[in-house]
Amino acid sequence: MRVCVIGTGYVGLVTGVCLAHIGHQVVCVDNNEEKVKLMQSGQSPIYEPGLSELMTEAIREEKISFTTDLEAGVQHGEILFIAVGTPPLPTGESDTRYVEAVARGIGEHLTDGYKVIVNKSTVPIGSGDWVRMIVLDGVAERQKTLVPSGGGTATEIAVDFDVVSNPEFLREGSAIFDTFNPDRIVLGSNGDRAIAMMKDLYAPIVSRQFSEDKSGPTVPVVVTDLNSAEMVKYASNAFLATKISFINEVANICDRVGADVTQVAQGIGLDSRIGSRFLQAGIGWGGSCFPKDVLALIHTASDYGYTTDLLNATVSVNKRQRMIALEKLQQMLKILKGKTVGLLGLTFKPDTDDMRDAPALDLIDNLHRLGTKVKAYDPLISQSGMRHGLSNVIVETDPELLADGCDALVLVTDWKQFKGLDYAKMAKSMQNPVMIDGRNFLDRAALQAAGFQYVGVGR
Ligand SMILES: NC(=O)C1=CN([C@@H]2O[C@H](COP(=O)(O)OP(=O)(O)OC[C@H]3O[C@@H](n4cnc5c(N)ncnc54)[C@H](O)[C@@H]3O)[C@@H](O)[C@H]2O)C=CC1
Ligand SMILES: O=C(O)[C@H]1O[C@H](OP(=O)(O)OP(=O)(O)OC[C@H]2O[C@@H](n3ccc(=O)[nH]c3=O)[C@H](O)[C@@H]2O)[C@H](O)[C@@H](O)[C@@H]1O
Repeated sequence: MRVCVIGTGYVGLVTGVCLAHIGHQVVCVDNNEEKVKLMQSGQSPIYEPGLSELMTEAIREEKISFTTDLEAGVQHGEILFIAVGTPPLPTGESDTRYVEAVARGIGEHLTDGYKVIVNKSTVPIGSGDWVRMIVLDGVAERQKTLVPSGGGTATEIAVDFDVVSNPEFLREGSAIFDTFNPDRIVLGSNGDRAIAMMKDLYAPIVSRQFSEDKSGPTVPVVVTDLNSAEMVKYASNAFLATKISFINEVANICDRVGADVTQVAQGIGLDSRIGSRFLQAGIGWGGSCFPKDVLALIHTASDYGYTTDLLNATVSVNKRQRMIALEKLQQMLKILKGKTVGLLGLTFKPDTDDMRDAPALDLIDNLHRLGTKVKAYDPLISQSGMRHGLSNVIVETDPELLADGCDALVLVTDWKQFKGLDYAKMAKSMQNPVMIDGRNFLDRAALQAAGFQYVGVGR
């Protein structure tokens, strides 16, 4: 099928490349010229495991192309994906101006023939109908520009389209795997024709042709109305964030009563009603989605006069949790002024270069506020030259240089490389070999044998 994906960030580029890989003809549109030039030269502007390889293959097979020309994209696609960002406004509300600009642009360029406009961006509930309205506004704008040469009124532009909400559930760092191995595909629309086209589009994924387990059961396709599909997205992220805040609260109680949250998580996770995933206690959740999506749902509820007691607690537990590493440093070092702390990891989770709302950024701010010198090492950020939000942080190029002279290390991101470091050598070069393991990721006994005082979260 002919597909256009508008917005080539973590979601749009992965979606475009994966759809090209399963055989569709994809045009990706982005209004960032620099990004488009980079992609046209075969390079991915973001790091995501496996993405570059699939992108190179799709370009070679002429299944994908990149452009800044929205009109060309709209003309090409039978299915048009909107995958631009919806960042939070200071009020917590989702900023939908990029979605609006794209929807209007689509309207200004819609041609004859039926099209499906798909909202893949995470958008406030009710956005499906709103996008339809904005697209029609775009069509009306174009209509105004049409003046027949002989005067009179121009023929009415005829457009035929449906809007579908197709929320995305991929995780950064495993986005390609998640796209080919989804737990479900959610399609919200008021039009049967649009749903049928979306089912055709995803058929190779639904039948597990590209899954790791090709003999697994077909992927469930959940068909809903527009509002419910949009709500599924927010409710999923809010539930997962709540699950993490829950285990973090349990971890804080464990710390006080002398239990080990990693053992507790194993004990409760084996109950199939609870499930073992997303029970990893630590320094709190971050990233570009959980924080903004939970706040956006709280904001939507408040528009209706509803107070979200549980979600408010999810957020406040996380706010406190983001201070946990600092509290533990204070317990171990007492005075932080004049001390040097090294951070192992900066990104909000491993296998991504994404620093949006990363817990490391809060920790850095608080350490600076208390007069501490901050050094850091991150497998991707150290090499990339990206220093946004990292002024006054000494970014080292290897973990041993990081440890040298530090009063404590904090493991901020659970990069798997951090399991195999030469901790004995690192401990020897430190002023004070303290390890705050913010992700309960390292082996306490091994660290102690290497000479560290080891402090986990809730254990
Ligand atoms: N990052 C993630 O893991 C996930 C994100 N989402 C949602 O997907 C949406 C996109 O998120 P990301 O990919 O992270 O965003 P991003 O910020 O990485 O990418 C957005 C892209 O849209 C482009 N763009 C902005 N305005 C444009 C316009 N008028 N025309 C063409 N391109 C335009 C930007 O240049 C950028 O390349 C958001 O709503 C997000 O909540 C959903 C699931 C996962
Ligand atoms: O809407 C989105 O953008 C995406 O948000 C999350 O994906 P992502 O933010 O990429 O990463 P996660 O693996 O969910 O981790 C989010 C945060 O929670 C933390 N986390 C995760 C799991 C856990 O057990 N404990 C924990 O503290 C991570 O360290 C990270 O800071 C969801 O998992 C995806 O399904 C969703 O599509």
